[in-house]
This record gives sequence, C-alpha cells and structure tokens, in this order.
Amino acid sequence: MNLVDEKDEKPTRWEKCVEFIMFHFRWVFVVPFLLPLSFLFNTVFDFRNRIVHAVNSAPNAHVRKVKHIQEQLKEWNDNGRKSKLVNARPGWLTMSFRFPLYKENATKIATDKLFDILDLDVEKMTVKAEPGVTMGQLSQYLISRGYTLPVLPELDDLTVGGLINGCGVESGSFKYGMFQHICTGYEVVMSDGELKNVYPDSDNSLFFAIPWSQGTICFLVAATIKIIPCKKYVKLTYKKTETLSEMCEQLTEDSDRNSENVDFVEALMFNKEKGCIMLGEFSDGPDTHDEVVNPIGRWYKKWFYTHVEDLINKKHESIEYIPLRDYYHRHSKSIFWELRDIVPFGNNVLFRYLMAWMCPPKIAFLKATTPNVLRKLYDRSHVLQDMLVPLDKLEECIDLFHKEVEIYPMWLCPFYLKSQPGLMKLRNATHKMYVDVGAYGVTSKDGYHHERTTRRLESFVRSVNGFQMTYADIYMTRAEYAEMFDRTLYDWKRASCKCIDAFPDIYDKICRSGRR
Ligand SMILES: Cc1cc2nc3c(=O)[nH]c(=O)nc-3n(C[C@H](O)[C@H](O)[C@H](O)COP(=O)(O)OP(=O)(O)OC[C@H]3O[C@@H](n4cnc5c(N)ncnc54)[C@H](O)[C@@H]3O)c2cc1C
Ligand SMILES: NC(=O)C1=CN([C@@H]2O[C@H](COP(=O)(O)OP(=O)(O)OC[C@H]3O[C@@H](n4cnc5c(N)ncnc54)[C@H](OP(=O)(O)O)[C@@H]3O)[C@@H](O)[C@H]2O)C=CC1
Ligand SMILES: CC(C)=CCC[C@@H](C)[C@H]1CC[C@@]2(C)C3=C(CC[C@]12C)[C@@]1(C)CC[C@H](O)C(C)(C)[C@@H]1CC3
Repeated sequence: MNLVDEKDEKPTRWEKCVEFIMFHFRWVFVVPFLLPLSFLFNTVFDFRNRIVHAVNSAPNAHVRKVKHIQEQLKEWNDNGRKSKLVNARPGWLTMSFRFPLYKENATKIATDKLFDILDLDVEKMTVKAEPGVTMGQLSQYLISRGYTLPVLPELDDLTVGGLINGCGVESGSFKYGMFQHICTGYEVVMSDGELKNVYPDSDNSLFFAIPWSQGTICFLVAATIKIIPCKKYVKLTYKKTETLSEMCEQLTEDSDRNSENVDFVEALMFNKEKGCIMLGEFSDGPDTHDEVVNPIGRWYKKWFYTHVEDLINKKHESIEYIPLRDYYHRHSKSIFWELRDIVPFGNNVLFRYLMAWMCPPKIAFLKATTPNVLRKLYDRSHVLQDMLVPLDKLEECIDLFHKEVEIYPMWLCPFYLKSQPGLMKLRNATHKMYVDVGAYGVTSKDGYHHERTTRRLESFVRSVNGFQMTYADIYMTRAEYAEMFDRTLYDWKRASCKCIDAFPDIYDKICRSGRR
C-alpha cells in the first residue's frame, strides 16, 4: 500500500509507524466498542420508530418542527440576514468522508430533527417522508406492507434529504432513473420562512432546481416519493464475464429498461477482465425445492461481494432467490468493501457466527472516531469516487480507472437519465443510459496523487458529458464545475428566490476547500 506520498507531506518514520498500527489494528477499538454501540443505537432507534408509527404522532410533530424552522428563519431575517444558512445536521453523521467547513460560521437550521415517515398513500402509490428518514427505515416500513421504492439506495443510513439534495443511484435505476426521478413533490421552506409545496405541474422550475442543489436554494422538510408493489424475493441471476469488452457489451444489452423480466441490474469487476453482471427480478420464491434460497442479510452469511466472486469462480451462471430486504442492503454489511480494511477478519467464519450479528458498525460512529493520523493516510492513498458516464463510454472509463487507481472490486450501476431542466440537464440528448462507476478503497498504484489523479479522472468525465457525485472529493475549478453541471436554471432560481445572500453557492459546498 502506498503509505507515503513522495511529493507532499512526507510522514516521518514515527508517523508511519503510528499510521501502520492505527490502520491494521483499528479493529481493536471497532469490535469491542463501536459494534455493540451501533447495535444498541439501531435497536433503540428501531423501537422508537415502531412506537411513533403505532401512535401515529409523526404528522402533528411535523407541523411543530416545520414551525420551529420557520421561526428560526424569521429570526435570521429580523437580524439582517447576516450569515449563510445551512442544515444543522452535524458533519460526522453525513455519508461522506469529509466534514463540512462551510458550516462553521453559518446559521444552522434544524432540519436534522425531521426523521419520520409521515404518510403512506396506497391509492396514489406514494409515501411522504421527512428528509432525515433513512433507506433502512423506509425499506423496513414499506416491504413489510408489500411496497417498495423503485430506487432504494443500498446503505441503510442514506437519507431522503441527502439523496435528493445530493443524488442517489441503485440497481433499480436502469429502469427508474436516479432517486430524484422517483420524487413527485417536495415540501420546502424558503429563506424568508415561506412554506411551499412544490410539484412538477405547479412550481416546475423550483421542482427541477432542487435535485443536486446541496441545500442551497431552500430547506426540504418533506418529500413525496413514488412506491411500487413488491414481492418477497429477488430472483438473482449471476453471469460471469471474462473480458472487459464482454462486460461492456453484455451490460449494455442487459440494461434494457423495457425488459419485463428484469427489475435490477448491477455489475462488479473483480479485476480488469473478470466481472459479474447481476440481473434481479421480483419473485414470490422458488417453485421447486432444488432452487437456492440465500438470505444473504443474515449475520453468519459471507460478505456479498465475496460470495459473488466465489460463485463466478465455480460456475459461469447461477441463480439464487434472495429475500428482498437482504437484497437491497446487500452492500451494507461489508460497507461495500470498506470493512475489509477496518475489520480484516470480518468475513472469517468464526467471527461471522460469533460477532457479526452486531455488524456493520455505523458509518457515522466510524467517522466520528477516525483519528487524524488515519485521516491523513486516507487522504493520501484512499480513493472514493463515483463517476457517472454514458454507458457507451464505459470501456474507456474502466481503462482509465485501471490505469489511474486500479481498485477492485469496482462497482458498475447503469441508470437511465432523461433530460430534465436542472443541474443534470443533458446537453445533446433527450435521454440516455448512463452508468455509475464506483471506486472505493486504498490504492497502491504508483504515481497516484489524490489531487492530480482525481483531476485527470474529472477531466475525462467532463469530456464525455459525465457527472461526478458530489459526496466525493472534488478538485474541479468553479469554471470546470459549471462545464460539468448546467447552472442556468440553478442560477436563475437562486437569483429569483433571494438565495444569493442566504445560502452558500453550491460550488463552495462541494469543492475540496469547503471540506476538511
Ligand atoms: C420550467 C422553467 C421555467 C423557467 N422560467 C424562467 C422565467 O420565467 N424567467 C427566466 O428568466 N428564466 C426562467 N427559467 C430559467 C431557464 O433555465 C433559462 O432562462 C433558460 O434555460 C434559457 O435558455 P434556453 O432554454 O434558451 O437554453 P438552454 O438550452 O436551456 O441552454 C441554456 C444553457 O445550457 C448550457 N448549454 C446548452 N447546450 C450546451 C452545450 N452544447 N455545451 C455547453 N453548454 C450548453 C449553457 O450553459 C446555456 O447557457 C426557467 C426554467 C425552467 C426549466
Ligand atoms: N447509492 C448512492 O447513491 C449513494 C449516495 N451517496 C451520497 O451520499 C449523500 C447522502 O448522504 P446523507 O448523509 O444522506 O446526506 P448529507 O447529510 O451528506 O446531505 C447531502 C447534501 O444534501 C443537503 N441536504 C440534506 N438534507 C437537506 C434538507 N433537508 N434540506 C436541504 N438540503 C439538505 C446537505 O446540506 P448541508 O451541507 O447544509 O447539510 C448536503 O449538501 C448524497 O450526496 C449521495 O450522493 C453515498 C453513498 C451511496
Ligand atoms: C454511489 C455509491 C454506491 C456510493 C457508495 C459510497 C460509499 C462506499 C462511501 C460513502 C461514505 C463513505 C465515503 C465512508 C467510508 C467508506 C466509503 C463510504 C461508505 C468510511 C467508512 C471509510 C473509513 C473512514 O475512516 C471513514 C469512517 C471516515 C469513512 C466514512 C464515510
């Protein structure tokens, strides 16, 4: 592993030694302390949510919480709009590696108190949720009632507010698009305290300006999201691919959104040539006894990505029935493949049977307790990037990722992008199939440099009309950002809704210097 950076801050021998110990023995703290704490937190929060649903107290509490936000904004206006407005959600709770610096001298608005599901409307087929509601909460609530979100991003702790004001993709996205595309309405509070209900047919410019805006236009206080009926299982077909071009051709063919038998498409690359495409279909379960049911979410089961690699090493194609909720959160237990660095024996059979019922550790707790020494190490040699590129540029993109970072597994998730006004407006097509190429992990590639390498990746992504996910480290300049994202509607909306003196500019929130 590339623990030392030749060009920048060179760690001393002593620092290298401390880094080594912290990196390889982080589990000494994580296993006995963070695992039980995470388990306890989840149990208590789950219990609290059940009570809230049982007594149906969320809708009334919502009105109170929104009033409080409006009062905060009124006070800020009365005091002369002196500082910028941000969400009060603390940095350690958010799903990114960095802590926001832009929050330090800003006025913090209490949207972080909004974390309840408000209403399930089975006639209109929508669910209304506050922005702090997590994907784990929604999957548990909806699936037990026979419904699901068409796009339900995998990590349990991702929130509705973050996925709308940031963005979200998942294996249902090849059919339904990004998380923003399954939203039918937003309830927002503007900087002057006005509460608005925003729909595509009432206030369409604001409706399209909100996704990806990072909370720099208004505060989201609830979202109405489409639901679809679901079945108990996903029938998952694993198909091995043996070359990069086979992967690209096959994935393009399989990402046909009109296909009736496919509801989920995702792929993993295990090295530059070997990969696996996984096609899922809602199912009531196996018809015969000799078909495999694999509840991959159970504590003693292998980490999903290792299970996939084992399967394709044995057979070219296999089929399994996976309980729906286990399928959605298939990458949660191993935090994609990040947990292998934190708890190296986490996939060991003994550990799985004895301790893994407390897994995974909460990402927020890990983040809050990451020592500075480790952050420096991660800064130098850890890659976290999701690049969204047109599917027809996938081969070029994987070639480049291989040349620059060579991190496997690599996550490939096709998604349908229709041209709508807003930051993600397509410039030369009405709709197009894109793919999210995700690289997460420590790189040992010679010549890797966090800034220079990321800039080369960003430059490629811009050249193919792609987009970079904004939770990751972004080294683009302001002008380069404006080349990647279409700011026309965003800037107009910021000017017409009096946002310019109220919220930071989006670039100042997502650029590397805005985050620690
Ligand atoms: C529903 C709605 C209502 C609106 N109402 C108003 C209103 O009432 N008043 C108002 O002033 N504005 C309004 N806007 C704002 C609107 O976004 C812009 O004013 C509008 O986009 C003007 O440009 P256009 O549609 O003619 O061009 P567009 O095609 O939208 O192009 C505008 C921008 O797209 C980028 N672009 C396009 N093609 C390329 C390319 N090939 N390469 C690089 N960049 C490219 C450029 O940055 C360009 O400036 C509204 C927007 C929406 C979506
Ligand atoms: N599968 C996927 O698609 C995955 C996506 N991600 C990324 O993680 C992020 C989501 O993480 P999460 O922790 O849930 O969210 P965050 O707290 O990181 O929020 C993301 C952005 O949304 C803004 N925001 C959040 N809530 C509101 C609100 N109620 N009103 C206005 N703005 C709001 C935040 O503003 P502020 O800075 O003021 O707090 C922030 O800029 C997204 O950016 C997503 O792209 C990560 C992993 C997987
Ligand atoms: C579009 C998709 C699927 C994105 C997946 C992104 C995840 C892999 C990211 C989101 C948050 C994330 C950056 C995180 C980390 C790993 C990768 C994560 C989970 C970790 C846990 C790595 C170890 C670090 O010490 C620390 C705990 C700070 C972070 C926290 C955030």
